[in-house]
Amino acid sequence: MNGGEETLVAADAAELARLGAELIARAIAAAIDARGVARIALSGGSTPSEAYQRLAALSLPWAQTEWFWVDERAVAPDHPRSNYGAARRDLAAAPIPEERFFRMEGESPDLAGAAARYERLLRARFGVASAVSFDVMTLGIGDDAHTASLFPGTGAAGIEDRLVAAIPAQPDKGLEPRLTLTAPVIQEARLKLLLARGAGKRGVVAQAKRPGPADEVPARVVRGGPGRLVWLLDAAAAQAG
Ligand SMILES: O=C1O[C@H](COP(=O)(O)O)[C@@H](O)[C@H](O)[C@H]1O
Repeated sequence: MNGGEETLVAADAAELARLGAELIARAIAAAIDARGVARIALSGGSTPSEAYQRLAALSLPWAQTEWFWVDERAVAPDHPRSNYGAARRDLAAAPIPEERFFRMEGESPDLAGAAARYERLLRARFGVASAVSFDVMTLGIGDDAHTASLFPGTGAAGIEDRLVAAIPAQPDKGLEPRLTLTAPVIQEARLKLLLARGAGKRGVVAQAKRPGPADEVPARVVRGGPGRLVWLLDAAAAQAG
């Protein structure tokens, strides 16, 4: 069953951040009410940063939250390009206990091994007999229509036999190797919150909303599965092209 899909259009970047923080906070509170814990998976990139900062300023039962990552670059956690490092800085104001953060090991010389370890960690945290259903997952969309680290033309959007995958480098695009959650776990999230802003994202957002091969437009994977999907766009990204 599909949990439905809606598009929210924010007037500008500040409103997008405010709405993003509000939606994440509501999903956290609902999960804690229902299950005593909220499990959140975070994407990196520039778009969600302000929403994370605003979220961190809110008063929430932080000790009942657990934080995971949607994808990671093959860098150390203190590297400026680390998705983990960026989100930790954005969330710094929230009193989240250190042991509640579960990062991907982007610095590992064996990324396939790191992917397998992260998958085991997810299965252990969610319970081996349960589905890995994040309460809220933030997602972005790249100028090439990638989401998480599922890049077009690589077959990564079609991976279904693992929850976490190691993605090889793409030297022609200047991209280092990555770790990423795969389509099945993205689709399983209770709330998938896809944030996009700026006119540069207009075309890829429109493509992702149209059915078609996910290998060409990997962000199409967000539309499948049981979870609720919210496209949170600023006015520039939302405009019909
Ligand atoms: O490389 C990445 O890019 C996407 C989109 O980032 P943005 O800067 O355009 O917001 C992001 O969702 C992903 O987590 C990240 O690794």
